[in-house]
Amino acid sequence: MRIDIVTIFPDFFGVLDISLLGKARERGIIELGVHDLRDFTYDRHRTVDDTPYGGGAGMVMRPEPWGEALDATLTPETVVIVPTPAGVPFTQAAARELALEKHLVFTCGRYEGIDQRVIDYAASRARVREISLGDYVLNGGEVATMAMIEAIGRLVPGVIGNPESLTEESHEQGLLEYPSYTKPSTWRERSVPDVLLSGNHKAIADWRHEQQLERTRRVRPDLLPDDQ
Ligand SMILES: Nc1cc(-c2cccs2)n[nH]1
Repeated sequence: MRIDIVTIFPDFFGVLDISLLGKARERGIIELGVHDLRDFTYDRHRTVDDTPYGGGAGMVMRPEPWGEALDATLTPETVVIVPTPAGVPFTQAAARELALEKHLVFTCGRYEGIDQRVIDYAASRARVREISLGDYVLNGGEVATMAMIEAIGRLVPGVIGNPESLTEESHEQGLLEYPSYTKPSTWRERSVPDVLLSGNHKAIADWRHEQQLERTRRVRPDLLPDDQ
């Protein structure tokens, strides 16, 4: 998979050189390109935004630099991901789908937004997904992009050593994860549930599933199908 990011804060993504994704990049599983939107401007001040037509507070990102940035990155296989509070909520299912794509381009805009014609133009050349990280407002798309790259990147085949560990995570089967414990068996007068020390694998699996259901009912009843 190749990932390109267009942003006015390219240094923000330096952290992607380390950790899990750093290793995936070393192994050639994921290629990453970070592009400074200002490199696609030609005026002395490298201007990327301007006042909104129709008035109103804030600034809107100009279409010209974005058009050139898209020209430099888009391919027919690209999925353009536009982080925005006005997008479809990001989910584990979306991360799974996007992890199978060949090329993702993340367009990091300011909250006041990117000129709508850029999104419309991108949609004439590639698949575009306007995605929200949640119902709250960030100052720019960079934090949302970082979160999505982590959620997607870890699902790209070959990135995680033991793919089995992915199947029992929260939201993988639509449920929250069960509680986890490790040594010591008693800590500050709190002991690990006996079933986990029993060696009875079926009893352990049943207990963990029940814990998932109980936790999901308590914390995220909205995730439960009607019959659960
Ligand atoms: N979920 C979400 C995305 C955002 C963005 C703000 C600016 C660009 S993207 N805020 N909240």
